[in-house]
Amino acid sequence: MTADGLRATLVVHRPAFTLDITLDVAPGEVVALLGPNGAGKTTALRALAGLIPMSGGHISLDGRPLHHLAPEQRPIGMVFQDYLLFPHLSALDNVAFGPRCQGVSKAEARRVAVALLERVGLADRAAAKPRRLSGGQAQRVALARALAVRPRLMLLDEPLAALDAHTRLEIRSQLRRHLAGFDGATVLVTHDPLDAMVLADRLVVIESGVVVQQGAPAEVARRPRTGYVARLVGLNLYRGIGDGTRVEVGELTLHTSEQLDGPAFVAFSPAAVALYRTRPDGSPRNLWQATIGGIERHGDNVRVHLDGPITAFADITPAALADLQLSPGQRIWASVKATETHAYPA
Ligand SMILES: Nc1ncnc2c1ncn2[C@@H]1O[C@H](COP(=O)(O)OP(=O)(O)OP(=O)(O)O)[C@@H](O)[C@H]1O
Repeated sequence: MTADGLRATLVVHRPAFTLDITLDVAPGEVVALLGPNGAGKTTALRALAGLIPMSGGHISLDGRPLHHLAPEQRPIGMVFQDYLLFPHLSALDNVAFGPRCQGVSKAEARRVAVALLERVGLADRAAAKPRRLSGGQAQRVALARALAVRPRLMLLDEPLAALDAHTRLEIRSQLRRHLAGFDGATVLVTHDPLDAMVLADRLVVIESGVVVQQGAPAEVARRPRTGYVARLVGLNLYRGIGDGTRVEVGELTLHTSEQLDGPAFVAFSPAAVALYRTRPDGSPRNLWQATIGGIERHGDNVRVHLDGPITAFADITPAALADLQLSPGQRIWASVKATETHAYPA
């Protein structure tokens, strides 16, 4: 058996949608599938699990073809958002269920389940029924149950979505530890950029059924290539034509510190945008007039939506908002330093 992880091309045709992606995940690697609603993330996971038929493509796991196998024959562990623990079985029996189905003896399945519950810190809850477990505990039982079948591929669909913010923080770091100890391939679907950044070694971004960007989380965050990814990581993003240290974005010329010729992206943080009621003295090189499209709270700061030659977000402090006396519809000057921008090939 070659330990080469997951190699898949998934093709699924729906009446108004086609998924067509290639997904390779090395043993021990955690890949997060990210994408807007309806992008095809769940469809991809379900195709991998064999829960929906594929119109084309192939799936192999550690060198063995998988796509003709029934779901229960695939060496796959699944953790879904709503856990789907059997309500009438104890935590222990939920975890022992998979090994029993694989023909493992009752005593051995129990031994495996006890060890796994211990590993996720729930040895003392072994006898509890799911309704007596907290959301975080149920999530850990679901993980133990998925690991119990000794999978070579782990599929997690929004595993933390049902948890409150505090539990989520704790379970996220525990899940990271457990996934780090798992030597198979892992595919995780999430809406939450933080889950993706913390849990994944690599991000694969899907939009409208195709892969639009992939890479290490830091690389994707630094160099977004679509508007969705830019919003996800909280950057303003533009596509233009580079000419030395200038990038023409529509009618606006943005000055950057990097040299670039030809199709280019320019990205900058909303926090790098300064706002002025009147044209500032000593005019910064990237200066434009904008109209305020909206103002909203953003964490401890205020996010100002700017319309104009480019659409942008500016994050300012509540004190600055009071000083500037901003209101929607108002005309304003906006600037960003060349050194605060980041340009890269498009
Ligand atoms: N059973 C189905 N029959 C027909 N079309 C479907 C079915 N399930 C999903 N779709 C369509 O397939 C596309 C992808 O859906 P999918 O649930 O995979 O997206 P997603 O990225 O997981 O979205 P979300 O983040 O909202 O869960 C959507 O356009 C959806 O309407």
